[in-house]
Amino acid sequence: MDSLTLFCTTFLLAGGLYWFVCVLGSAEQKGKHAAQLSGGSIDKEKVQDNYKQYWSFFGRPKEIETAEKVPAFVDTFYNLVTDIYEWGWGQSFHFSPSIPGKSYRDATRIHEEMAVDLLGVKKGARILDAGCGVGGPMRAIAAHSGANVVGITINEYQVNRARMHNEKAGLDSLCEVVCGNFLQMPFPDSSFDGAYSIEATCHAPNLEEVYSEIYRVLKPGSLYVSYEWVTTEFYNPENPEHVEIIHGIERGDALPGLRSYRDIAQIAKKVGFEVVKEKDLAKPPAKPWWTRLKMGRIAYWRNHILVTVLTWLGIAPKGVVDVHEMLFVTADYLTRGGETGIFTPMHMVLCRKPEHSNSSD
Ligand SMILES: C=C(CC[C@@H](C)[C@H]1CC[C@H]2C3=CC[C@H]4[C@H](C)[C@@H](O)CC[C@]4(C)[C@H]3CC[C@]12C)C(C)C
Ligand SMILES: C[S@@+](CC[C@H](N)C(=O)[O-])C[C@H]1O[C@@H](n2cnc3c(N)ncnc32)[C@H](O)[C@@H]1O
Repeated sequence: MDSLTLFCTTFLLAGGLYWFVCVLGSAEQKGKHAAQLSGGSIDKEKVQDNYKQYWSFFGRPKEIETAEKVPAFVDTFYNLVTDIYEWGWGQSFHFSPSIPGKSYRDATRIHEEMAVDLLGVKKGARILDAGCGVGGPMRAIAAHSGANVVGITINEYQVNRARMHNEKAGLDSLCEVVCGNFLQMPFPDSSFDGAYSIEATCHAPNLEEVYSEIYRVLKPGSLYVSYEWVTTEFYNPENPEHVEIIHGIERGDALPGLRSYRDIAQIAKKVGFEVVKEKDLAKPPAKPWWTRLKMGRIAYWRNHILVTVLTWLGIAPKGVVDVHEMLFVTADYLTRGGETGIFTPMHMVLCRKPEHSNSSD
């Protein structure tokens, strides 16, 4: 091979590799490249061990008896998955109905804006995002409404990512991020004009606890909206296929047991809320939320190769391959949950804290 051919071949191979890793391998909303995948706040050498601990805890979600350990394992889960989520999905860690003619990014933003529109808050209001992730929804909501959003997440790595994104987007004057547990929030009573949670309270071992905390920090008369992960009326606990799908979703998403859609309004009322509206946003005429997961299958294979090579080269920590594989399998369970109609990630409940609460509240 003469030197020109060697030069051209090397150039093409390097260019191809760069394209495969850096261009193809990053999320729609660029923020992460494959070469930057980490285990969040976990030391590189400890990622694999943490994955094993996670798996032995959440492997049998229905048998979790030590509810007080759940937030710590949810924290571990988000150390393990946050980079992969950002890389392969974007900065909003939730689903949304597909909208014909609109990109996934637009459909995601519309789903987020709907939450704050339901709250009916004005510019300058102070609202809470319970379980804010890296802040995709928070930024869309602050930009759309002009409200000041305070987000809380149990995961410190997400706090740092969210603050970095807020600054980069020029929204840090409207968006604040706090590290903490939404079951015991570091906020005074009656300090928010509204609150929302998007696909986050499903991680709480006891929904009543998180709803009462949100109730406590809301001003009387203000609204709370939540998009809940639940089993639907089509779920039959006697059907082994249904049970397998739901367990698959719980294991791969750090859920201490999915609730039934029937429980949500009941629990909201129990803590003192008035339920203003309740609706499964996945129901027709909404288009399927799971098509994005299905369409991504080829990309998942590419990602699998990338993650394997990067781990082998010592760039990504050992354990990232296992985490990626777990997500790959989970994507399939989620798709089956959507296709069978037994599961929805967007059971919406809109609640009001009454102006005058009962003395028993
Ligand atoms: C609300 C929660 C998270 C919901 C979704 C944001 C995530 C659920 C499953 C995740 C993914 C599955 C497959 C991954 C794929 C194998 C990888 O190559 C790229 C990232 C995925 C697409 C990843 C992205 C985020 C999810 C869709 C839960 C946790 C309550
Ligand atoms: C699936 S993510 C959704 C994030 C965000 N709502 C979004 O849509 O992008 C769930 C979020 O809930 C947070 N979370 C789970 N349990 C929590 C807890 N006990 N206290 C605070 N945050 C929690 C996680 O850290 C994560 O940020």
